Amino acid sequence: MVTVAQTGETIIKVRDLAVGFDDRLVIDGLDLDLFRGEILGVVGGSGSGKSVSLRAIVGLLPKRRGSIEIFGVDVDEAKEIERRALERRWGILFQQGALFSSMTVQQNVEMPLREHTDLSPALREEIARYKIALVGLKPEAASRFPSELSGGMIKRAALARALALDPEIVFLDEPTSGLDPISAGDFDELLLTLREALGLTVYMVTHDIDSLVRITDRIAALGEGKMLATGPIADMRKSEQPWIKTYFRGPRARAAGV
Ligand SMILES: Nc1ncnc2c1ncn2[C@@H]1O[C@H](COP(=O)(O)OP(=O)(O)OP(=O)(O)O)[C@@H](O)[C@H]1O
Repeated sequence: MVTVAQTGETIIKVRDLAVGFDDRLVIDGLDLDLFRGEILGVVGGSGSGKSVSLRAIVGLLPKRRGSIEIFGVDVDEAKEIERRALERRWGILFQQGALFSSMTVQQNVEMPLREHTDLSPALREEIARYKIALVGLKPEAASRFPSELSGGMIKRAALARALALDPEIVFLDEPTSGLDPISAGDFDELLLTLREALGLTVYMVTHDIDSLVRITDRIAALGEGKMLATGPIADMRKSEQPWIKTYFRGPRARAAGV
């Protein structure tokens, strides 16, 4: 369990969030806080709405009800220009990496810089090269296409792109899924290093219990469209909520040393 000197500053505050499709609410009354500097692990059964709530928080899905405050700004009240400024303060790593397959790693990492800044091509190139190195990829990886990379390299390249604009928060949707345990462990180490070096706050949706144990400060467990519980892993172990109990006291949790 990693401890971090938290400032206690809440940088994301979600209250009574409801998100749905057609006549069905997937999220119905979700409360969630993200504190500056922490690594928050968001867990929940398959289909519990982890990805949907992440997408709603960053404005990629509309909400039916509730409020979302990011860096003290209520996103409903933010003007377009404020929203654009907010969006520059986070980076997202989607499930599967979601790199553009027709672009090289270098071009993928330059994408957010091209969209959000007026930097010269030379400067964009330099920043992208720095980000590629920051995530532990060799310089040669820059000219490769996603199809030429291993799963671990794709995740790193996608992380480099998420870091392109020097965000304060990174949202990660199952960053270690599909990686072998060693690559997953290396990726976790990278996140810890980056949190330390860059002061990042990390919102990480994951099923990977090893990752939860290794790097999260706090866990948020979703279920039934709501927050079932939040707290450090020790609190999860004590919970009598059936899903949390099965997840954190089951054989995989024991194997992970919970
Ligand atoms: N675009 C969509 N249209 C309709 N239903 C959707 C859509 N996106 C997600 N859902 C539904 O919302 C529910 C929650 O999906 P979500 O992807 O958030 O689950 P999750 O907790 O991330 O699951 P997993 O761990 O399996 O990735 C699921 O029942 C899913 O079918």
